[in-house]
Amino acid sequence: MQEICNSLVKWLREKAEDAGCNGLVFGLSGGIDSAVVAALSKKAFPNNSLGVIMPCHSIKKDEEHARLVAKALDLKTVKVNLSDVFDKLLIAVDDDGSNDLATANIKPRLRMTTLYYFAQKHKYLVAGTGNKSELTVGYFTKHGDSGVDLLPIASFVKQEVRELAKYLGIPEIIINKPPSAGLWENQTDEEEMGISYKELDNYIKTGKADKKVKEKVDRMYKLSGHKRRMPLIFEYDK
Ligand SMILES: Nc1ncnc2c1ncn2[C@@H]1O[C@H](COP(=O)(O)OP(=O)(O)OC[C@H]2O[C@@H]([n+]3cccc(C(=O)O)c3)[C@H](O)[C@@H]2O)[C@@H](O)[C@H]1O
Ligand SMILES: Nc1ncnc2c1ncn2[C@@H]1O[C@H](COP(=O)(O)OP(=O)(O)OP(=O)(O)O)[C@@H](O)[C@H]1O
Repeated sequence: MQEICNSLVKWLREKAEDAGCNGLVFGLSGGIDSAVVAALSKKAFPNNSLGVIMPCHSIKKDEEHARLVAKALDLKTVKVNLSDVFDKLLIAVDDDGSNDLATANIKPRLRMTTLYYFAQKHKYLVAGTGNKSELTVGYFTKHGDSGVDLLPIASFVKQEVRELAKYLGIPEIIINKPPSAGLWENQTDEEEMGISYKELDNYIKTGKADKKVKEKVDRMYKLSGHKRRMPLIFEYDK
């Protein structure tokens, strides 16, 4: 674990240096993925790591957990409350509430905009928190939480992220809570995806799973391919 963390820290420093940047900024949600990214960032850039806490009609517990992580890591944070901006945007687009996902996906896209403000201001890169399990099935918002400069934990499935979290001293309460995108009340990743992380991780790591799980993951992987690629480009040949 020590070797993996050392390589990750080295990689973060190299990538920031290549980009002419001094540090990293990331959304600190109170969940395990951003806690691990925060811990790695703090190791790579002890004085240039910024966790942004961005409630957007979020439950109070999330912020409490984000602050718990920040305290454990002695991490600098800033809070930007996006609830009013979100409400105003819904009015501006005249949201009729007919498509819950279209509405909910505004939240990660507002967070992405906020992170790029701080990135440019401080000459930091935006670190994403996506892991291999989520990326495989497309469980992220296009140009929202996936709108980032680098993805340090994208090679690790959720279970491996848990192991990294234990090694990095992330508080137990964060490691053990059910993963949630927090886009609506009582949302959990596993319920929305319709598969457990255990099944998903096992399939990714071994290629083995129940027929139903295999079919489901394969379908989700295929359907979400556009999220892992550059936008479609019209090739014009003169
Ligand atoms: N074939 C295609 N080629 C090119 N573009 C295509 C496309 N199909 C759809 N699109 C575009 O993609 C859009 C749909 O994608 P997207 O906007 O992402 O929307 P969608 O995948 O429907 O929703 C995002 C999912 O990720 C979950 N999520 C979000 C944020 C964080 C986390 C987390 O746990 O970390 C999870 C969320 O709960 C939801 O299930 C369409 O509106 C369209 O613009
Ligand atoms: N309230 C929030 N404040 C700051 N950043 C947030 C917030 N909610 C989400 N994010 C950012 O968006 C990323 C995607 O988080 P989300 O809560 O949707 O699920 P996740 O992939 O399980 O991540 P995590 O385990 O870090 O919560 C987070 O890791 C974080 O960087």
